[in-house]
Amino acid sequence: MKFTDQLWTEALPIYEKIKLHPFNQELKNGTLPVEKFKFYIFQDSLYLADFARALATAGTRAGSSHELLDFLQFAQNAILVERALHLSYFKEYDIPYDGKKAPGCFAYTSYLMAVSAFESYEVAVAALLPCFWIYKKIGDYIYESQVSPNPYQNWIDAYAGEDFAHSVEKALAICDTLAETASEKTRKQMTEAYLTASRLEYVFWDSAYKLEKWEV
Ligand SMILES: Cc1ncc(CN)c(N)n1
Repeated sequence: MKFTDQLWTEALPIYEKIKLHPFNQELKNGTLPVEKFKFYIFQDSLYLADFARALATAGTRAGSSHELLDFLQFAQNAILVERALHLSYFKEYDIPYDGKKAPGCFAYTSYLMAVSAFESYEVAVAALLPCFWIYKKIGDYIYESQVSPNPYQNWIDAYAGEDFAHSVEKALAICDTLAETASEKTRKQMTEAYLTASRLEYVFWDSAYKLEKWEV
């Protein structure tokens, strides 16, 4: 069994909760209030900037220039492809460019940047994996069962699309290769990092659905 198959099994209860979260259910049904989608898009634009930083940082610690290039390409895609999608929504919904990270976004981006800088390369890769894999799975799930026409079609198409799938396959292969030669201790840390980032994926959607604000 591949290491990433084990990760998927361990984190399955978290994925199921993400899938059934009202944000994703309403996105699928095209009934998600625009206000919540706008909140999500703004927070996600902040997220993607830091996600790209975390990817580039992890890449500098890769064991080969081939993998360094993969990570730089992932970082470039996060900014040029995913944020371009956001920009179209910024225009369509007239989303203002001002605002701060909500607690959910703050927690997730801080975690990814800290792990990519201070944990081992293997653990950093495992922590970054849910950002690829869970989005791919959610994108496919929504694409297959969506109600059409759907106001969020471009978003759905982006994550269910082949280009994104290609990046996900690469990230999975890197993680599996690293796990093959990693010690048992490192594999445990990788699993823990994968689970933490998966939980933070849930937190991020939940934060958008609740239009989360700082309490104080
Ligand atoms: C919070 C979050 N996680 C993952 C992705 C997909 N890169 C995203 N756009 N936003």
